[in-house]
Amino acid sequence: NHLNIAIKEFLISTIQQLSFFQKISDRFINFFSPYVEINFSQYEDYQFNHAFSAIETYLGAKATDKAKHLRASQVRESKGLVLKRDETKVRDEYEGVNVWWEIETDSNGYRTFKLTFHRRSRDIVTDSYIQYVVEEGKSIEAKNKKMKLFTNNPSSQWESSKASLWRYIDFEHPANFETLAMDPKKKEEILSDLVAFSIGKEYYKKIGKAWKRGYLLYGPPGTGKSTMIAAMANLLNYSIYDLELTAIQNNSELRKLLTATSSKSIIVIEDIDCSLDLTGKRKKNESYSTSLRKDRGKSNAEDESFVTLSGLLNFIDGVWSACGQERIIVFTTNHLEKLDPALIRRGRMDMHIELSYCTFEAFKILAKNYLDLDSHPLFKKIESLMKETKIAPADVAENLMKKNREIDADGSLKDLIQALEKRKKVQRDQVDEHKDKKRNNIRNAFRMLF
Ligand SMILES: Nc1ncnc2c1ncn2[C@@H]1O[C@H](COP(=O)(O)OP(=O)(O)OP(=O)(O)O)[C@@H](O)[C@H]1O
Ligand SMILES: [Mg+2]
Repeated sequence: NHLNIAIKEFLISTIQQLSFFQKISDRFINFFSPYVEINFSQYEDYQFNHAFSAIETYLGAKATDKAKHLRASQVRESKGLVLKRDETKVRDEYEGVNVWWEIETDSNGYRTFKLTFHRRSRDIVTDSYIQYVVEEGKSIEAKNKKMKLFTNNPSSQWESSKASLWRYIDFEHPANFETLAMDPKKKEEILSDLVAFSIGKEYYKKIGKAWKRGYLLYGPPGTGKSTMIAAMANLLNYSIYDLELTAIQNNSELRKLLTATSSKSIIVIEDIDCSLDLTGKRKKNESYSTSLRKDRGKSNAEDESFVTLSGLLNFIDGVWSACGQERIIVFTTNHLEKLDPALIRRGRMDMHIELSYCTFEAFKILAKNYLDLDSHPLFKKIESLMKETKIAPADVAENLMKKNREIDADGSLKDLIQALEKRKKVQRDQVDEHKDKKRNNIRNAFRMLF
């Protein structure tokens, strides 16, 4: 066996130097040699060959210095993957079969991987080894992929260059599910849904459904909707496309943007109730949010916007389902009741996730994150206050943030209690005011009647 390889290598090195004999040498070897060769070129029929890049990643990962460590750990786990690298060839071993990889560059600069193995291992190589390499390479690619945050450019700027539909920056947000303050049971449910989706390729194929999933996040400001989206991206290693509907003119631009997204991505439309005139029920001058944070001047843009609910729905059901795979779409809103039922119908938005005011359970997660506390004498008081007061996790977090260099748990918790008590009073006054108003209205109505 070793002799065979040596002879073959000798033949290759001597004969290939004479490029005139190149063709003849291939035939010569193929005729006499017990070895089989498979080529993977960089381009197939003028299209980039994705298997090529996966193979390159796989071999690259094995051939770097890290491979030493990798090799050791692979052996320990007895997966039987041992790889040696000399100058031109990479030897790989898979289930006891030896294979050799070589790279060749043609005169145009296009590269080809040549895989050589013994005839008797043909089945194992073609049936499982190649698939293994490609999948391994793809998963390394996915792990190394830098996440990006895309935002759409205003369509008026699209003319200038083809690539400027979306612009992006590297996405580096520290949010994760562990630090997200919410009901642990609900969190678990969302997590397992996401994971099931991300590994569900075969399942979606089997049930004949496009490999996509929609989430609707709703709840008051500062309850963690945007944070959860970042946590989803970090969990799955997906990029985010933050779609600003008010920057586009019509449904066809919407289609262009969505078809230009890549797979393994989360497409986000924030504040869906403000971005579109979704219901048609809302009066033009109605102010739908008093909070300054929400006032993003959308009411004007909305009037000229020709992106319609039906356009969006058609897209989600139609073209969208047919093009690309492995995408998540997330809508967020502060006002679930304002959304058209057509938009939130099950099947379109697979999962509705409510992010609510801070509960004591959620508070405990924040206390752990911010103060490193599992329990504290003041927790009891906070628990009872939280039951009667609406406070967003963002506001709780603000009180728990350290104000100096040191973490001051007592001080922070006292600040929080103060904030809760203040809120409690305001909220009680609001309720009273509301009741007064109601009473007055009834009184006035009676006066008019009699
Ligand atoms: N559930 C939560 N767990 C942990 N931190 C939270 C949570 N909710 C809010 N926060 C903190 O508050 C900040 C604001 O939250 P976020 O932007 O996610 O709120 P939102 O629900 O998207 O609000 P809006 O409706 O105004 O967009 C975050 O940076 C985060 O630090
Ligand atoms: Mg948000």
